[in-house]
Amino acid sequence: MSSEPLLRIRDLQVEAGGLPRVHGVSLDVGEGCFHGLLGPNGAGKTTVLRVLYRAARARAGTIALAGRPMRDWTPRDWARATGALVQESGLLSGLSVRDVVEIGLARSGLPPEACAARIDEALALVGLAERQDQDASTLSGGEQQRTHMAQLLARDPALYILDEPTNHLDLHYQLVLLDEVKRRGRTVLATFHDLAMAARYCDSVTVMADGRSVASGAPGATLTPELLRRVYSVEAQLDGALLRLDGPVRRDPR
Ligand SMILES: Nc1ncnc2c1ncn2[C@@H]1O[C@H](COP(=O)(O)OP(=O)(O)OP(=O)(O)O)[C@@H](O)[C@H]1O
Repeated sequence: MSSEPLLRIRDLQVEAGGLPRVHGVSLDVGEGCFHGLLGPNGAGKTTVLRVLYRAARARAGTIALAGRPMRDWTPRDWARATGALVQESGLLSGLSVRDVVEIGLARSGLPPEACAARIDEALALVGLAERQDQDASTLSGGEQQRTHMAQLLARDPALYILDEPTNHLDLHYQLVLLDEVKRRGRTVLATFHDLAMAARYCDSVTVMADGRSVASGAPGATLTPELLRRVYSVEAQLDGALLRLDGPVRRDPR
């Protein structure tokens, strides 16, 4: 692992809907590391990721990938080096499952046989090889998520940006797909609500609340009962990748 992180974010500030939503977040993700971006609803996790996949612009701060500031990357090169699994991505009606996966390789420069092999492998990984000709818009929510994941796995970018990757997935595919991402040893920045899954996969985490980073480090050392009470308002304890949930912290009625 090199000493220079693959992804470096410094003092990131982002506005959304005309208001500041991210107020100076910094984090590093080392090459080959799986980093979790955690925090309760509305903490600003997706807003950070949206800047990384160029759906939003930073108001201030710096982002560097492989030591190069984001502003120095052409959009095309940035899109080649990164790949995002986003929430509410939807699928275009009229495209087959295979088409969706293939579109991800459109500008890869790979020869057709290599593209076909990658698509076959990705479809097999997500369990949709036999349904590759089905109209993608007719898939269930979990099957659509698996199709998007297949597109990403076929592309296999240097940086995976995953917004709630376990969304809609049954337990089997949560494990199969994240095991595969982990096995590849790629650099990952992923949001999770499931803290047990975060503890299972993440080498390190950043916990956000109200648009700020409030803690970071190894999952076991970071997700302490005190932090879970303060940030998530739950009485809970993480033991390895097991989360014992005792209940919500009682809040006074307003
Ligand atoms: N376009 C927008 N217009 C108004 N408010 C927005 C907009 N985008 C984000 N916000 C607000 O910014 C805050 C952070 O949103 P964000 O989606 O980043 O949170 P999150 O941590 O990903 O939450 P969740 O876990 O619920 O997905 C929220 O309060 C959200 O309502």
